[in-house]
Amino acid sequence: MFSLFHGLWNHVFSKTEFRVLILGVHKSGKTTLLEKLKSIYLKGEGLPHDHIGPTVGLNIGRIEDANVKLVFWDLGGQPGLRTIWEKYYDEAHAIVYVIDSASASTFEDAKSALEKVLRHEDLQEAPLLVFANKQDLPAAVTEEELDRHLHLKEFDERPYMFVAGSAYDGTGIKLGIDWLVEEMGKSRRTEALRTRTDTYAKF
Ligand SMILES: Nc1nc2c(ncn2[C@@H]2O[C@H](COP(=O)(O)OP(=O)(O)OP(=O)(O)O)[C@@H](O)[C@H]2O)c(=O)[nH]1
Ligand SMILES: [Mg+2]
Repeated sequence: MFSLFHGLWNHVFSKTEFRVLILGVHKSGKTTLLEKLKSIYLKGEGLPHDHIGPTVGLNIGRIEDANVKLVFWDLGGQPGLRTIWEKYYDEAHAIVYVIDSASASTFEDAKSALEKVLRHEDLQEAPLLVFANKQDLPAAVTEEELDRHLHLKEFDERPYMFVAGSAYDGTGIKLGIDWLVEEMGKSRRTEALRTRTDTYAKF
C-alpha cells in the first residue's frame, strides 16, 4: 500500500527531468553558457570566464525551473572531440546549438557540424535551440542573419528557434530555455523517450 501511494505521489508531484545537449564548434561559448545558466537558475556565481578552458570531457549542469528539472551535457567542440557527441544523442530530449555570432569565419564549420547532428537518427524530432552567442561583441550578426546563413528550413522539420544572446551578460538565456522547456513538454521525442523508460521499468 505504501509503495502504491509513494508511486502515485511521485507521479503527481515529482518534476519531469529533461536532458539537454549543449553542442557547437570549439570556442563558441558552450561552457561559458552552462556556467551562466547555473548562475541564473541556481542564483550562485558560476565559474568566472577566465577560469574556463577548452572542454575535453563532459561538463554536467543541473538546474530546476518552476515545473521541471533540466540536466545539461556540455561537450567539447574541437574537431577531434566531436565523435563523442553521438554517444549522448540517444538519451537527450533536446539540443542547444551554440554559435559564435561574431566569428563569421567559423560559420561554415558550425553549419556542417550542425547538419551532421540533425541528420543523426538518434536525435530524431529533438527540439533545437540555436543560441546566437556573443551578441555583446560589435561584430556579432543578428539571429535572422545567422538563420539565413544556415538555411535550416531547407532540410529539417523539427521545432527550432534562433535566439540571440550572450553567455557573458545572460541576455537571451531565459527566453531560449522557456521556449525549449515548452517544446520538450509537448514533443513527440519526449513521448518516445518516456515510453521507452516505462517499458524498461516493467522488466
Ligand atoms: N564576448 C564574449 N565572449 C564569450 C562569450 N561566451 C564565451 N565567450 C568567450 O569565448 C571563448 C570560448 O568560450 P568557451 O565557453 O570555452 O567555449 P566552448 O564552446 O565551451 O569551447 P570548447 O570547450 O573548446 O568546445 C572564451 O574566451 C570565452 O570567454 C560571450 O557571450 N561573449
Ligand atoms: Mg567548453
